[in-house]
Amino acid sequence: MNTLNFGFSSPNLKSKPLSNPKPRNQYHGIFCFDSSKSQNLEFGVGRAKHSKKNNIFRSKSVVDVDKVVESESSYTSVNRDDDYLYDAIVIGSGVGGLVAATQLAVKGAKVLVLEKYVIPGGSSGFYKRDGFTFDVGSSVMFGFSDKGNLNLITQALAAVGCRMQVIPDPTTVHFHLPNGLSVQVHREYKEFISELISKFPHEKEGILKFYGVCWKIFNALNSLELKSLEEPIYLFGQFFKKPLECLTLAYYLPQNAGDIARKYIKDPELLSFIDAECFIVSTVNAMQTPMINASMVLCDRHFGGINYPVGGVGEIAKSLAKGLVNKGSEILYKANASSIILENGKAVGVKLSDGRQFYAKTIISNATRWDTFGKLLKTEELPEEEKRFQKAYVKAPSFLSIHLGVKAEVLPPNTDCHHFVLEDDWKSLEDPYGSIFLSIPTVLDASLAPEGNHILHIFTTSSIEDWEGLSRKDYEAKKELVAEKIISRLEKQLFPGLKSSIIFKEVGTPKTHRRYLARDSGTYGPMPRRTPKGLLGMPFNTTAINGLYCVGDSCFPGQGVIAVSFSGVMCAHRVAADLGIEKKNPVLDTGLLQLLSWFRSLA
Ligand SMILES: NC(=O)c1ccc[n+]([C@@H]2O[C@H](COP(=O)([O-])OP(=O)(O)OC[C@H]3O[C@@H](n4cnc5c(N)ncnc54)[C@H](O)[C@@H]3O)[C@@H](O)[C@H]2O)c1
Ligand SMILES: CC(C)=CCC/C(C)=C/C=C/C(C)=C/C=C/C(C)=C/C=C/C=C(C)/C=C/C=C(C)/C=C/C=C(\C)CCC=C(C)C
Repeated sequence: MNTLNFGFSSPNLKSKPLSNPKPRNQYHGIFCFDSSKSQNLEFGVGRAKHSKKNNIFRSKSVVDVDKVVESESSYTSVNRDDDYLYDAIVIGSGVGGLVAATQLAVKGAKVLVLEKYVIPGGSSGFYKRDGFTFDVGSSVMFGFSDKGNLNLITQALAAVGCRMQVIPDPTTVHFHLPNGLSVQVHREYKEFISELISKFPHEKEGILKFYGVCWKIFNALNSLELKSLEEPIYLFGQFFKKPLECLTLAYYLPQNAGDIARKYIKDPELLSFIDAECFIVSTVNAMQTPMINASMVLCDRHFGGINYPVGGVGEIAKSLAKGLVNKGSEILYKANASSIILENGKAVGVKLSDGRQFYAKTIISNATRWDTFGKLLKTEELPEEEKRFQKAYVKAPSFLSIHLGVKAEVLPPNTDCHHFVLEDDWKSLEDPYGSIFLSIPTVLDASLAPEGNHILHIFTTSSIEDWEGLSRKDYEAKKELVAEKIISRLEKQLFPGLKSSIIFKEVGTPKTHRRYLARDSGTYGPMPRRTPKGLLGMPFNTTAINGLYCVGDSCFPGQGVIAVSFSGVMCAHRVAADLGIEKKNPVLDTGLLQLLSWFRSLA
């Protein structure tokens, strides 16, 4: 088991224990240091003034997420001419929102996170049933190692004084593919490449060249300090310090993995394998997967490796939320944002469905762009930039998820943690219910299930249209039927006796994901409508609305916990510059933002 250790550069941040820790709520495998008292010494810039007089909203946040208590708030007064209490309000506490919030908080901003649900994390949350702790979404964690510049989850936690124990996963994923093709993606790059070459010896050169380009891009990314690509002082500084690396990234920015693969590889089955490699992280084939994103995941799994947090993925969001509060900011649960308040065209506040209103200098939405511009903003006309985004990207389908508790004996010895199953026909890769994702996190962390049991988290793509217009009875019956088919496929392909070993089962549909994650149609994220120009068309964090920013998987660079962490870092940097906390140059800002908008129009 690995423990990530972070050294603190400032003596002020050194080992202050959590104030008044309660053993019942101890964070399993996580350590956070309360540095709120020392933060002003280090980050004492740009804070909003807080006097009783100018309090717009007073709130007491409760972060005891194990007990799940909602925050209490009491409305005092709204004096719109006074200073704002908050520098930023973040709508949503997905990892994207939490990273943006914590990054701002450590820079000295006062942030309020509004979360609709009762715990933080969104798709990276958790739920507990009958002694099992289930991850809501993905269990494959990139960016969670202790080396390089791309360990963004590790860095986000470290920024708020948290470190987590992680368990290295020896195999990122075990592919079970048509024609009996079985490939294990070993943590060690050499082992993985030898295995792949042993299956396609005639393509040895092509394999080495394709993955070689991935490494070139990954190494360029890993050499940069990652901040907002919408902030010119930083961006030009990086070009000055690392010209070759930046030019490499600029060159590959508009390219897709499928085109690069086809330059070097001819075997159709190997190209289909590359499609599957891309599909598991982008829900589209390689021809539609940006090369930078493909390189990021195809290499990080070997560079830093995939590491699972002790106690489950939900612990990441819990620690970020705790770190946020330790830094003097706030999080409010059961706070369902119904609209973004505009004043003279500027975003200045958020109204909740229960009528409460909160005001801040800037508003950041972690809801998807479809939800932000389709529901939260009540403007008549969709801004041009958003029209362009919606023309280039559609909502990826949602998914059907099955959480199972099973008897441990059903798994053969040395079963891998993550599996991807596509039995007969490569053409079914992207079809609804065509391929199956399976994670068994208890292979790595047995504490997530009662003794003698394992968790199987199974998911497959599915569209909301498939589940609408059904009576409750028909809906329940359809859930049973579809789940039964998926489980039978896994029983046949991987685990004989699976059905009779089940002791707990819960099935979620796209409607479940829409309801609990507040994502339009339960979408998994954006998906290019046709072949994209790599990442060129993806919007960053600023929007056409003054004072409004977006963060999360419908922003650059897209889906993935590490991707939304980067989105959070970029967003916090741009917002901090606009708040006057970070350096900014208004003339260069206007020039760069116009240039980027023009680039996007080419995509
Ligand atoms: N099965 C999976 O593996 C799976 C599924 C979906 C998404 N994902 C991944 O999850 C990540 C998404 O992260 P993210 O940060 O973009 O978002 P997220 O969807 O995880 O979190 C958004 C949060 O905002 C909250 N929210 C939305 N609308 C709100 C409103 N009106 N008022 C208050 N709160 C509101 C939601 O409750 C949620 O907690 C991506 O990595 C994506 O690829 C994984
Ligand atoms: C600005 C301009 C125009 C130019 C300039 C140039 C430059 C400098 C550039 C730069 C760039 C950059 C920095 C970029 C960056 C990027 C990044 C970081 C990216 C990232 C990405 C990531 C990703 C995409 C990830 C993803 C992941 C995912 C999604 C995952 C998932 C998972 C799952 C689903 C699981 C599976 C399971 C099984 C199999 C079971």
